[in-house]
Formats: sequence, structure tokens, C-alpha cells
Amino acid sequence: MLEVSKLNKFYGQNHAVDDLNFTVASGEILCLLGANGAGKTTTLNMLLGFIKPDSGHAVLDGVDMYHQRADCREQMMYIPENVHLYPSFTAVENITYLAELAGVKVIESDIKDVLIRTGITETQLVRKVGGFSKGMRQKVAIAFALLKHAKLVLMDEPTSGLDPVATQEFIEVVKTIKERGTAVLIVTHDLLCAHQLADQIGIMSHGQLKQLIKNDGLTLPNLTEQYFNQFSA
Ligand SMILES: Nc1ncnc2c1ncn2[C@@H]1O[C@H](COP(=O)(O)OP(=O)(O)OP(=O)(O)O)[C@@H](O)[C@H]1O
Repeated sequence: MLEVSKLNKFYGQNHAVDDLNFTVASGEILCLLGANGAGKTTTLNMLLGFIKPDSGHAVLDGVDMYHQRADCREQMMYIPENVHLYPSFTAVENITYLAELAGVKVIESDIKDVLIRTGITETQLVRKVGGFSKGMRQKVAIAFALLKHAKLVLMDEPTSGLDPVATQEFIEVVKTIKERGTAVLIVTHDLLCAHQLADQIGIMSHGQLKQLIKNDGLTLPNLTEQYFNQFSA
């Protein structure tokens, strides 16, 4: 489980992340929403160890994510807005290579099984990924997260630029990660995706987590209203 407590980041006078507190349990999905500049990416970058928080902690299953970065890296998977793969490799070859780099032991038949489960077809399995769409490249990354048995998956704007069918496929695939007991944190502007996927929805504004909503019986119009209320207040 991911525990974020009293996390702060300043850029000069700008309090980019202001005393952030939340937890994401195993098998739970938290979607962080918020306007441009709200502090979502800065939060993600601190969790990834790319930037140092000024104060506060982020802990993954008892391990400090900034100070014990190497230990945490093994346990987590970051899926950026655009997944970069080796274009002249097939999906299986890409995962084999990524697994070697990460020291993860995988066998080809398992890679194929997981890729098929994430929605890569038999025909696509033998193709080089150079022609893969954004959604297909995401599926390959998610397959690797599954093979890696990641405890935490972090995603940045995963549905931007995906068509509605690809978005729906993405939502179904992410549900399989959740079912494996992985904690998932998604930074997004996509209210529909957050509504369909999240167990908790956080709304950030000016570096602060203004609202943390349980997605239990919440309607999309209700979520939309709560989102806009944050910015008209
Ligand atoms: N490297 C940096 N140097 C200085 N200020 C920064 C830096 N990165 C982000 N900021 C500032 O920190 C604040 C939070 O930015 P951040 O990128 O985290 O927002 P965001 O919610 O991810 O926005 P978006 O939805 O546009 O990606 C903004 O005021 C931004 O200008």
C-alpha cells in the first residue's frame, strides 16, 4: 500500500505541492484530477524519486520511496503518457528486454499469455511495435507491470488521445491490474475514466488535495459538479 503524508514541494515562492496526504490500498485505484498547474505531475515525480520533496514522506509497503528508491523501483511500474518501446522489436521482445534490465525472470509463454490477456491479438504478437497505437503500447506496458507483479502502478494522463473504444479497453485492462491486488495511482483530466475506474477520486487545486471522494454511488454529473465547484469557489 502507498502512504503519502505531509508531502510538500516549493519552487521558489510557489507552493507546488502543499501538505498532501492520501493512501492507496492494495487493489485500489486513486485518480488525481485537477486543473493545469494543480501539482499532479510534481506529486507523481516525487513518488517516482525524480524530484526531492521539501518535506513529508511517501512510503510503499513500509519502504521510503525517496530514500530507498532502488528498493521501491523494483516494486513499482510507471506508465507515462506515451509509452516508448523499441520499434523494431515485437511486444514479446520488448518485454523480454525490459525484464532483463529490471532483473525480472519471465518465460516467453507467460509473456504471450499476459499480452493476450491485456488485449494484444495473436496477429499483433508477431508484429514489430513500431506501428502500434498509443493504446496498444500501453497494453504492452501494463502486461509488463503484471509480469513484474508490481505493487504500485503510476500512470500519467493514460487516456489523453485515446479514442472512446481504446479508452474503454484501457479501463478494462486496468481493472485486471487492480484485481491482482496492485495499488494504482492515475493522474488524469479525464472525469469519465476516473468515474469508471477509481475507488477514490482526489481533486487537487493550487497544490492542495481539496477533496478526496469515495467513488461509491457517485454519479458522473455529481462528480462533474464537485470538480467545477472546486474552481468556482
Ligand atoms: N521544474 C519546475 N520549476 C518551477 N516550477 C515548476 C516546475 N514544475 C512545475 N512547476 C510549477 O509547479 C506547479 C505545479 O505544476 P504541475 O506540473 O505539478 O501541475 P499539474 O497539475 O501536473 O499540471 P498539468 O495538468 O498541466 O500537467 C505549477 O505552478 C508549475 O508552474
